[in-house]
Amino acid sequence: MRKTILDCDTVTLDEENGALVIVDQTQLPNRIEMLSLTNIEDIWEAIYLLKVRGAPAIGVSAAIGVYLAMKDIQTEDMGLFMKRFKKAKEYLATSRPTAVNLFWALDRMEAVAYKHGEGSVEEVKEALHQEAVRIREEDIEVCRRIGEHALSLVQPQAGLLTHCNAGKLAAVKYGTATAPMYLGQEKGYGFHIYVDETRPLLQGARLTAFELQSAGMDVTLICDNMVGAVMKKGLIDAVFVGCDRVAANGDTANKIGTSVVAAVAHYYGIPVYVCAPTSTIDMALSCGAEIPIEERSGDEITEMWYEKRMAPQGVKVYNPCFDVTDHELITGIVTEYGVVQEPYEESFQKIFQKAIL
Ligand SMILES: CSC[C@@H](O)[C@@H](O)C(=O)COP(=O)(O)O
Repeated sequence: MRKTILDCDTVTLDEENGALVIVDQTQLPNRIEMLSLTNIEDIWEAIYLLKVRGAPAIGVSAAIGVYLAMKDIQTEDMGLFMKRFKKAKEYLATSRPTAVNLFWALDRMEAVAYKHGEGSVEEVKEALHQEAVRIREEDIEVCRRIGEHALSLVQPQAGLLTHCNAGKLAAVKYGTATAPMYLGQEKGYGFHIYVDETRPLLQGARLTAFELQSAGMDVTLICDNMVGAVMKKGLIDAVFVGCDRVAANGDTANKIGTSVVAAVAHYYGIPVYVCAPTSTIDMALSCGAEIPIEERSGDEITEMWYEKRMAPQGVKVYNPCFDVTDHELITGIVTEYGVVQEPYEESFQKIFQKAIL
């Protein structure tokens, strides 16, 4: 049988060949091409170029990447090993700035390295290996739990809208915003799912519509500027989106355009749920204004996707990759520990407490 995108692991560790294996998302939906990356420069570039993208998948890739960078270092000198580790970690951390999962995963890897620092270099390598595998495995369970909590918020025949791709292609399995859709399907629900195309890189059209359609769901693709029209028509009962970083007050950075969707939904009284693994919550930042927002090349707007240039030569272009949705526009943040609502900072403290217990 022909391989579908659902049969492919978004991101995995090939133990035998010492490689990070990803689906090249820049080729979707036209071609399913797996990439096997063995060196840190290629892994950095795959993250930077969005061959692998989406906050959880970036975190998992970085964890595997830093392990692969260290696994063949031949030294008994722990000081030297840790120096090389720091260098690899810092390098991968420069690949993208907004998704906090990148830094969270690298910090977890570093903590493990230090924890085993009294042992041999080989022991540290094995601990890094185990931690990278654990980070990947945990993502499956975390997304599934997000899906269960999110599913309790909607009716079986609901009209749902999502923006960008917070799907299986952005994580290991289930995705975050799509987790209730996959779990609903397992239960025989008949959601009607509207997907924003998500300019400029079309993650909604190329990735979300592709994976949900491949799963046999009822998917309708719309241009970003049609959101108001479908909401006004009463087609949308709830919005589910993912996120790249949530500040302590609940302000949330996600793909550019999310704040517009949330503002229009607010106007029409439609609930907006942000699906966020706790790894995406950054308690060090008090509000959304402190979240670093990636700016990408203007070519993504003026030159990509069509044969011809799509704008006049020399025009000024502003291309922020993410925007911040103010917490007032968010009905609830769905974590693996449950649905969190205002006051966010207090509620986050409680779930982090739960996480420790
Ligand atoms: C579960 S993924 C959540 C977010 O990372 C996703 O919605 C998003 O904005 C991805 O942006 P991208 O630039 O494609 O990495």
